[in-house]
This record gives sequence, C-alpha cells and structure tokens, in this order.
Amino acid sequence: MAQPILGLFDARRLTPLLFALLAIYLSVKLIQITLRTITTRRRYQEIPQLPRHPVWGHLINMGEKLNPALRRHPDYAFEEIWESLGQPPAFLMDLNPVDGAFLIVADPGIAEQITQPNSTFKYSLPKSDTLMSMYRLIGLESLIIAEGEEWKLLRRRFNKGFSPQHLHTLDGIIISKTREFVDRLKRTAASGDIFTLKDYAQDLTTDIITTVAIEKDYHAQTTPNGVGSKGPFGMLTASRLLSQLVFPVGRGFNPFIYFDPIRPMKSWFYEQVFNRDLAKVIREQIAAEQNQIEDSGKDAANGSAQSGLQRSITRLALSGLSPDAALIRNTVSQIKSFLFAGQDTTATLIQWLCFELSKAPWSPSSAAILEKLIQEHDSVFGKEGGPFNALDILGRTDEESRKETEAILGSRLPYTTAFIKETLRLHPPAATARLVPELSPENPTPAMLKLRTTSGEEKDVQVNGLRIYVCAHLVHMNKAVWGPDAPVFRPDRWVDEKYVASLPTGAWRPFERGPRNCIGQELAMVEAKVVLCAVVRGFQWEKVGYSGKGQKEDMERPRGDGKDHGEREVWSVNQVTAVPVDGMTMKVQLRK
Ligand code: HEM
Repeated sequence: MAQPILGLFDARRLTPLLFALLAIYLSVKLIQITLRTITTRRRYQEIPQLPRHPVWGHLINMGEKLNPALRRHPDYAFEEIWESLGQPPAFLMDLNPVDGAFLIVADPGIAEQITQPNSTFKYSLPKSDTLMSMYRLIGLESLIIAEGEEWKLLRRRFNKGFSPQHLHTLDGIIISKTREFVDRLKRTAASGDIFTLKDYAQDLTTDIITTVAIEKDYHAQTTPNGVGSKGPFGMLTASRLLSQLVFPVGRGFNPFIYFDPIRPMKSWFYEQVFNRDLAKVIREQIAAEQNQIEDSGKDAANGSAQSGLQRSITRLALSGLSPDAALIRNTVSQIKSFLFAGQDTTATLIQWLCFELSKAPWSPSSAAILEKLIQEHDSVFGKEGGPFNALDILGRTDEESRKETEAILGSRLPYTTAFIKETLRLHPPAATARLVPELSPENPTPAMLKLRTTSGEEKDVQVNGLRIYVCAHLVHMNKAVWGPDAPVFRPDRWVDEKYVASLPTGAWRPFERGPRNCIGQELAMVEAKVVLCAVVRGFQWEKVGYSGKGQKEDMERPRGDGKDHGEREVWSVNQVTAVPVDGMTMKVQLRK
C-alpha cells in the first residue's frame, strides 16, 4: 500500500511545483523581453526607419514582406523597405519583441566601418549571435564564429593552405573534377533531359572541396543518390541535411518552425554521423603528414628531392602539431565549416554563371557578352582540339605547362574574371552579420558609426546592442555607388579602368572584406574560372521556367507565391545562404 500512496503524494506535490517553476521562468523571460523592447524603442531614434508599432516595432512590416508563403530571401524585403525610405545608406529594423534590432547597411562606407579593424575591435566587430543557429553544421569551434586571439590563431593556421601559391598545386584536382562535370553535362545534353543544375554543381564543389581540404574523394558526381556517402546515413547526406535543418532565419514568425521538437533531434543525429566520419579522416590526415615528414627527412638525408606537392589544406594546417583529442575536435569543426562554406556558395555561383550564359539566345546584350568570352577563350586556348580543349590544356602536368596553367588562371582571363565578378555582384550568395556588444565593464567604450540620420545629417551615432547586417545585395544594387545601370548585368564595367577607379572602397564585397573576409575566395574564383573555360564554347544553355525573358527593369520584386510568371528572372530563397528558388532548372545542348 505504501508505494501508490507515495506516488500519489509525489505527483500531487510535483505538478504544482513544476507549474510554479515554469511560471517563474516565463515571467522572468517576459520581463526581460519587455525591458529589451522598451529600451530599444527609446534608442536608435535617429536612424532612418519605417514608423514603429508601439508593441510590434517593425515586425508587422517584415511579416507582410516575409510571409512564409512568399518563398523569397529576406534581402528582397529589405530592398522594398530601403526603397520606400528613399534609399538611405543604412536603416533600422526593430524586430522586438520576437527578435532584436538590426541595422541594415546598403552603403560601402558604412560597411567598411563595420568590417575593418578599429581601436576598440582589433579584428573588426564581432560576428552576430544569430550564427549560433548553425553550430551543429559548422561546429562550435568553427573559424566562422570564433573570436579574438582564438580566431587569429586558427586563421593563421589555415591561411597557408588557402594561399594562391598552395592552391595552384591543387589545380590538377580542380581540373580533373571539372572534367567529370563536363562529361555529366555531355550525357545530359545527349539525353535532352531537363535537369537541376544545383545537383550537378553541388556534387562538383563537394568533390573539389573534400579532395583539396582532406584528400578524401567521396565521388559525389558519380555516386547515385541513396548509395554510399549519399545513402541514408552517409556523410554527404548528413552534411546536406544539416544545412537544411538550420533554423530558417528570416522566414517570418511561424510557431511550427520555432517550436519544432523533431528538428533538434534530427540535427543531433546527423551531426554525430558527420563528426564521426570526419574525425576518422582527420586522424588519417595527421598520420599521412607524419609519414611524409619522416620520408622527406630520409629523402633529405639521402640528398633526394622532397615531394611537397598536392598536400591537402588540412595536412598543411596540422603539420608539426601534436595530434591530441582537442586538436582533432577543433579540426572537425574547421573541416565542417569548409564543407559548408565552400560547397553551397560556389555551387550557387556556378548556377548563376550558367544562368547568365543561358540569356544569350534571346538577349542581344548577353549574346555580345558571350561572344567576348568565346573570343577570349579562343585566343588563350586556340581552336585546335575543339570547344572542350581548355581542360586538356589546363590539365597538362609537366612543369612548364603547370606554370602556364597558373599564369592563365592567375591573370590571362580578364573578361572571364569580369564575368564572374559581375555575377557575384548581382547574385551574392552570402553576407556578414555582426553584433555590437552592449556597454559593460569589459566593453566600456561606446561604439559609434558615422550614419546619415533621419534629419539628413551625417553624424556619429551610438550603436551598442545592435545587430548589423551588411546587405551585399543592397550595396551591390546601390545606384549611388554603381551608377544608374546598377541592376544591369554588364561585365564590361570591370574592364573599364576609369570606372573601376571611381568606385568607392569596398563597393564590391561578395566575399566580405577586412580580417574576417572569406578564406576560400581564391579557391572559389579558380573553380569558377575553370568551369567557365570548360563550358562556354561547348554548351548552349536553356533556362526552363523563370528564364528572365520577360524581365523588365521596373518589375516588382518576386512574390514567390506561385503567381510569378515563368518568364521572369529566377530569384533566391534563404537556405542558410541565398540559393536560386528552383535549383536552376535547365536544358543543355552541345553548341553548334
Ligand atoms: C562563391 C563562393 C563564396 C562566397 C560568395 C563566399 C562568401 C563568404 C562571405 C560573405 C564570408 C563572410 C561571412 C561572415 O562574415 O560571417 C565568408 C567567410 C568564410 N568563407 Fe567563404 N565564400 C565562398 C566560398 C568559400 C570557400 C570555397 C570556402 C572554403 C573552403 C569558404 C570558407 C569560408 C570561411 C572559413 C569563412 C570564415 C572566415 C573567417 O571568419 O575568418 N568560402 N565567405
């Protein structure tokens, strides 16, 4: 009899106790949120902004424009608001009480104040706390979110692997992986099938980044979905699903997304798969590096040459360090970060490059651009060997040819480089978000930014407590920076030296600038150049749906609610980075 009575007694006492604790927790939270909201409503009054609702701030404006039914990136909502405010250099979005206040930046001068070091922030303003939503994807010790001296140490460790000199030793890998990409496109051209370019581009960038970063070839381009590394518990499946499971910032307030209990469990599971596989690979890399050092020691003793070529970025970074559990855990974070940061962004760039090529058959200006690209490739690679000869020439392995490849990819493709830069200007896949710390004993100096205020005056405004989003999309579309043709795709602007010299510092920032700029930008640019050299003369692209044919300059932003006409230009949605909404559905043919 004693047991049930005890159980009843416990349950009777425990339930009210739990309710009381929950009530206290919720009350404290509510008070915190209310105080934060009231404080924010009093601050930042001078910063240009839409009228604020006394309770909901700018949430209602954002809610209208970011309605989850409208599948589009928050940048489009910011653009509409920026235009309605008369295109100020920066403006405020107060998303309290649900979220904090954000300064949205559309001007390169302000962007530079944020991303360059200053007397208070040695390595520029700290990254935003919103990045923590990705911690399972990139690891808690990731270079992307690390701060201060810890970040500096990591960055120094990996910089050598991403330097142009070292990357050129890996050109051969990029070229051979691009050959597989071209072969896949040739097969698709022969079949006449409609395909999703995102899948092909992602498989290519996955193969490149895993091979150059960890010397591990997952053969993403030749492995069918559902098999091996792409199987239900495979490493590539885990990496891609983790990316999809990141909390979707900027899709409006949807309680089913906020309070979804399954998402954290799934993320945890795939994180375990990902971490376990990578830890094994990193141990192998450390062993390979130690063997190579020992072998080269013997070679040196024998007087023979050392073979330092084609060492992965990780091996180079770990060389000489003692392989303890902490180093392996930390390196897992970095490799996860490179796989995430290097895969989707570069795959998105490749999709937009091909999209811009697809406009040539119906747009005279795009046809002229294509003609210039073809001329450049003909003059660098010649016509002998046919339209796909570039990879044969770039892929030659004797010493002299390798130097030639380095020179071609380094400086002998100015128009191709212009085409890539213009693509990144109009379709930047990523941007930076920072957080200005509140004033505190550790942060006693007020953080000031020179801003244009509501009265039109330029002055120093205190911005402690603000999150700052340097919106590359707005900076790159800003007519005050680029001229009246800012929204037009015009690679020729990049070969006009006078025009380029007239641009303000930091106008072009797809890889961000300052100490926290993209470590992989050289790699991304080389990948893009090799892909363009491989496809421009050989293939003709046709965008299926959202082709851009019916695009007018004064057209409204995409609605994404199923009412957009198939002939308007494809737009981006937010999947951690900005990715084309339809995965870039295409048809491809061999060019006649
Ligand atoms: C077109 C391709 C790419 C674009 C547009 C791009 C863009 C960016 C941007 C905007 C940032 C700043 C992010 C922030 O402040 O939070 C960044 C940082 C970073 N990117 Fe990239 N990226 C590209 C390719 C790559 C590649 C290929 C890799 C490496 C494998 C890479 C690795 C990183 C890392 C590790 C950081 C953090 C650097 C730090 O904070 O020190 N990215 N990238």
